[in-house]
Amino acid sequence: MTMTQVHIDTPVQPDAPAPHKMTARNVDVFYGSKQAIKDVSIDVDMDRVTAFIGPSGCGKSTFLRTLNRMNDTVSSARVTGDIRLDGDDIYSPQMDVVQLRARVGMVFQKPNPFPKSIYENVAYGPRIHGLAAARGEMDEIVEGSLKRAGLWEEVKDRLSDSGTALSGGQQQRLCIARAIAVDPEVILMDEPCSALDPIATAKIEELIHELRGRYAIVIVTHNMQQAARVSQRTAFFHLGTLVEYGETSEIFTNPREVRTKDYITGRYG
Ligand SMILES: Nc1ncnc2c1ncn2[C@@H]1O[C@H](COP(=O)(O)OP(=O)(O)OP(=O)(O)O)[C@@H](O)[C@H]1O
Repeated sequence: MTMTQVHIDTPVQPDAPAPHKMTARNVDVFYGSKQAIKDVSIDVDMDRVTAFIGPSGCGKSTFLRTLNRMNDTVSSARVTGDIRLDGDDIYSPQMDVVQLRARVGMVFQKPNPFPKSIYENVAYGPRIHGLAAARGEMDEIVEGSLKRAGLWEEVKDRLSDSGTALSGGQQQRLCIARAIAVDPEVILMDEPCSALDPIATAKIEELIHELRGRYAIVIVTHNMQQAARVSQRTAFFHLGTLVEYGETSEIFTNPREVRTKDYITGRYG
């Protein structure tokens, strides 16, 4: 039998672009009659850390909170536009908000562990979502989450101590373990290091680095060095608008917009 050359018709695809985990289109947010976010459209990708930067009051936290409907908890807040997670409209009446917040977890500025044991802080979410059938399974989830949050070695011998007795940096890692425990797809971090000292901050930044790829991560930060260190994409907000969004290296070295350049060179903010 002679070998024939096989012609393959399918063109070779270049590496597929990163899938958009979340998309936001033409999003406006109002607090009463005051508009805090104006016509923002952005994509959040799975294998990237996205940083939101901009001067105080520009709407970074407000926009972040639209991504898992945390704004629902503010009675005056109203969100319009289209926000999707894996293509599903998160503001549709069919969306289960409890489920959404498990898929899109959040870590806040001030570490806020529950006044419960370290173990219970992590086990709480999996328990209400029915993720563990038996104690052994729960133990595995708790251990795995604490390991991924880089806290296991420090707490494994005192899981029944109160979460609030940990240091600030440990408490923040506990909050990250708590978010991870329900197996989220996206983690939103709202200035997660602003209450921490430089060593605790470095640990969280290292952790963000390790978690990248497993979760889509969005971080709000006032600290531009931090945005440059931890993110691959940066979005610059000003007065409720998204001025510029692109590769972090480009935003910091070659911004397209004058307002971005003025902000990153410290002219205002
Ligand atoms: N619950 C609220 N009720 C009314 N107005 C609000 C509320 N939360 C935020 N705002 C207003 O919305 C605008 C955007 O605030 P937001 O906190 O999102 O900005 P930010 O960029 O995250 O600021 P910072 O960096 O200071 O945290 C501000 O003018 C703020 O005063």
